[in-house]
Amino acid sequence: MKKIRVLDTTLRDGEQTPGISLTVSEKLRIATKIDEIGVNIIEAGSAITSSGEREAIKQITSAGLNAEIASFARAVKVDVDAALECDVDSVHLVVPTSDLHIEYKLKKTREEVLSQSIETAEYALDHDLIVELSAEDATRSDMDFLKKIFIEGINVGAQRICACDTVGMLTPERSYDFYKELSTLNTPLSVHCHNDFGLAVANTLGAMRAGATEFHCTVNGIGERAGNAALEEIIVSLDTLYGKNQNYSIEDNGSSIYQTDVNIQELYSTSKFVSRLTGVYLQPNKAIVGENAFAHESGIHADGVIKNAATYEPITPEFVGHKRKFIMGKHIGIKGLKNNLDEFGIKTTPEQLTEIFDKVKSLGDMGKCVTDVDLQAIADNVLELKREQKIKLEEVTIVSGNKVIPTASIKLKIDDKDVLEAGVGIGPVDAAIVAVKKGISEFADIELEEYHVDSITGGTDALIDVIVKLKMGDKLISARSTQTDIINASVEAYLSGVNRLLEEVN
Ligand SMILES: CC(=O)SCCNC(=O)CCNC(=O)[C@H](O)C(C)(C)COP(=O)(O)OP(=O)(O)OC[C@H]1O[C@@H](n2cnc3c(N)ncnc32)[C@H](O)[C@@H]1OP(=O)(O)O
Ligand SMILES: CC(=O)C(=O)O
Repeated sequence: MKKIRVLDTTLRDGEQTPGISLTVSEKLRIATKIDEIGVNIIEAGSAITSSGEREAIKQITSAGLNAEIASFARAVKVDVDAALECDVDSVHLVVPTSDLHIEYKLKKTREEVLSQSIETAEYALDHDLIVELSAEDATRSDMDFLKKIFIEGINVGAQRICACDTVGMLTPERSYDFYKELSTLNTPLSVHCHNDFGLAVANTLGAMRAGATEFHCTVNGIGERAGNAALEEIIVSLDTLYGKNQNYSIEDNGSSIYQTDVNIQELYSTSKFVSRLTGVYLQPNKAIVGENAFAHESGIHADGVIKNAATYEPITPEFVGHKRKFIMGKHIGIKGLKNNLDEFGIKTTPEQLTEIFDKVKSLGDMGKCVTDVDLQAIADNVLELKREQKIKLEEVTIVSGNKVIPTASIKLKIDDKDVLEAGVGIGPVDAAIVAVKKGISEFADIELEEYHVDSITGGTDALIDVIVKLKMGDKLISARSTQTDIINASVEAYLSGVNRLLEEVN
């Protein structure tokens, strides 16, 4: 079993994602979560960046976390001083090593860069910092010069070396050869890969096969441009694809020849947490943690999964804390449909099942996907069931504009009693949902997991399709409403989901 250390740079390289700027408390919350799942080193930021960044790093270093806390530093003393001010354990001391960077960016010679780097490394070591000496654009650097910088750094006491594939130029084969060469320096070796060609994870794995003992990554693969190597993808690949058992079967989860301290079952919740705090939503087909990673629509797949999940799932969703779903759309088969109806406790005759099946297929042909509430409404219709809705929307009024705080007042009929509530929010939709939540808070604790808006037609008079995913306890439901008014559509979608959730728990 080979021990691999994980340096998570969600709070440094991840925060360099265009559009992300985290507050001090958000950085602390992310650091705490990343620490909880067992990451060994947290690159908490770049202390020189700003006073807010230093405040965040200081709060992280004083939070009593288990992980080593690092700051990024350029090869200049002011950056090391800023890191020292934040009381970090280590610096990720970055030195550009390619001639391209040395000549055009730093406007220096190799010799100048070498002496500046070693002086800064010594300065950091003299101040009791652990030094991970890191070569920027290492993969486009002259190997002899790269090794020279590393050897001199090791000679003055740098504890670790790191080679960065800064613009994602490696292939898995080149990565193996490149890190193999650096592993001859017999010093703990880190790999830092970017995803410009979609190969960051593959290249990171290649490096570890070659002898790297630490990898840099970010949650969800966020980072500069196309991002960094994704924590969750590397962890699960190390565990599962490099498992001892060559004839992999679903029971083999956890039999890796590599060992990390990361708790695999927390990967999905960590991904959701980071996505929520950074505001970077994941593509649905993102490996391991995307919403479709364990979702099956096509009938042949759903049938296979129901019979034996390993047919179309390389790992179980529970392994990473995710959930399996069968999606209702154009490609469904009868067994997938029956599975979902069974889950909702809906019993049908074979004729009724066929009728529901045909209706879902024809909605699929019209380009629609069918939410949980849609499916239940179709089934109710076929089974001629009439359900009384516990909560009905009577009125919603919004005040919004460029000079007022968006405010909503709402009148609901709940079991024939009128309930009036008001709420304010970030925008008018938020205000309306805040008011609804207050109105139902006595008997329903609902979390809005997802909210999607689509405009079905082109202009400002478009039909608006709102799909929500709601959670109550461990029950999840999706619901939709299509109307010309975005507020009405949002409130109606929300209430139809809540009504169904309440029926399920009662
Ligand atoms: C590949 C990576 O992810 S690298 C990390 C990127 N992260 C960041 O840039 C952190 C956020 N950055 C910042 O807040 C600012 O850029 C600061 C505070 C670091 C510097 O700000 P400024 O002093 O205004 O400089 P500016 O950003 O315009 O230029 C960068 C300077 O650093 C120098 N530099 C860049 N990398 C290094 C390095 N590793 N070692 C030493 N000097 C470096 C550049 O040559 C340039 O120097 P110059 O002013 O003499 O031309
Ligand atoms: C240091 C760093 O983030 C890089 O070279 O990509």
